[in-house]
Amino acid sequence: MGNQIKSVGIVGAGQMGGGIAHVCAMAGYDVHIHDVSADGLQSMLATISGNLARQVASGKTTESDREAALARIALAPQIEGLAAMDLVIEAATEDETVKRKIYQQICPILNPEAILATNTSSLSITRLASTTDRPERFIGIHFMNPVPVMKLVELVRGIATEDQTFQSARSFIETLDKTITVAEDFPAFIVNRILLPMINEAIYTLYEGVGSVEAIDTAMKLGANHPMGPLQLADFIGLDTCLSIMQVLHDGLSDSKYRPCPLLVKYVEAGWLGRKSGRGFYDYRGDTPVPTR
Ligand SMILES: CC(=O)CC(=O)SCCNC(=O)CCNC(=O)[C@H](O)C(C)(C)COP(=O)(O)OP(=O)(O)OC[C@H]1O[C@@H](n2cnc3c(N)ncnc32)[C@H](O)[C@@H]1OP(=O)(O)O
Ligand SMILES: NC(=O)C1=CN([C@@H]2O[C@H](COP(=O)(O)OP(=O)(O)OC[C@H]3O[C@@H](n4cnc5c(N)ncnc54)[C@H](OP(=O)(O)O)[C@@H]3O)[C@@H](O)[C@H]2O)C=CC1
Repeated sequence: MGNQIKSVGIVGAGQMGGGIAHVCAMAGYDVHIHDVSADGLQSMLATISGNLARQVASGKTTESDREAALARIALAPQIEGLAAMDLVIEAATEDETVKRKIYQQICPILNPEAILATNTSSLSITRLASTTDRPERFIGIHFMNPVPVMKLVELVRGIATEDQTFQSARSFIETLDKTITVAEDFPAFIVNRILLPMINEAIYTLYEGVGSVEAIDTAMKLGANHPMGPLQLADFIGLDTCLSIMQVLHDGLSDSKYRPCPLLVKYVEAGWLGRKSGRGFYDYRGDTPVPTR
């Protein structure tokens, strides 16, 4: 167990919140997870159960460990259900207004010593911390998607983050068997500073008609050995999240090279957010994904 951390609260039961709950429960932590949507909480639990079953089938874990992990996850339809947690990881929508509201709700009910972390992909840790009652116990713990598979966690301190918070977060992540990279608090940190402009460029490549969805993804899978094509990966991350990250890079670094592709904006405006909404650069509503361009 990490330094004094025995229980983990998670806000946001989307793909990241669910993945974080999965790995924390498998590492032996008591996990309480809150989301605004009760249906979202239930479907997250079903997803974790299915992912754990796949891990049992492939011999990565046992059925009794799977059952024990599931029993450690408590659903909290009200945010008050997270009040006693030692560490709370906010993994809600990549929108600063949404995150600030969550901190306003949760800070008054948390123990003063509890650590508050964000899984933000891009937003300033220092600025988010300043909206809480505990900037010294606030930190960025940035997991990668899919959390149960990806080895990396970026650890990002804000200007006020205390050493003790940093060390506790570091020990906690090590218990999850993840590798830590420390990033400075700059827009989108390290992974997304490099990855998202590549994805945005793939969308420009599509927008300008250089290649079709299939051609671009095949080119990068077979020509650069990427496990997923960039448009497939954009759909996997979520096009709303990709757009938010590009906007943070564009605004935060004031450089036109980060201008979000208008086609990305259009897809998000259409509600075509990728896999999670059933349609993005591919249509996922049938048996196999079909390119939408
Ligand atoms: C936006 C941000 O802020 C930061 C980010 O996260 S950026 C995104 C970073 N992530 C990536 O770049 C992912 C790139 N893609 C990949 O690495 C791979 O395509 C992948 C790991 C997702 C799937 O790999 P694959 O070989 O095509 O598929 P598959 O063989 O089905 O899966 C491999 C393993 O991953 C597991 N897996 C796949 N998707 C999963 C998911 N969504 N959740 C949990 N486990 C998953 C499978 O169960 C399988 O596990 P076993 O070996 O135990 O059977
Ligand atoms: N997708 C990715 O690849 C990665 C994402 N991240 C970051 O993780 C965070 C979550 O992303 P991701 O899981 O993909 O997003 P999702 O859209 O899958 O999930 C976000 C969840 O947060 C919920 N939510 C929204 N507002 C609130 C609220 N006020 N209180 C509680 N829950 C709320 C949403 O509910 P509803 O749907 O009802 O609005 C949804 O269930 C973001 O900050 C993102 O940048 C980090 C690494 C990788």
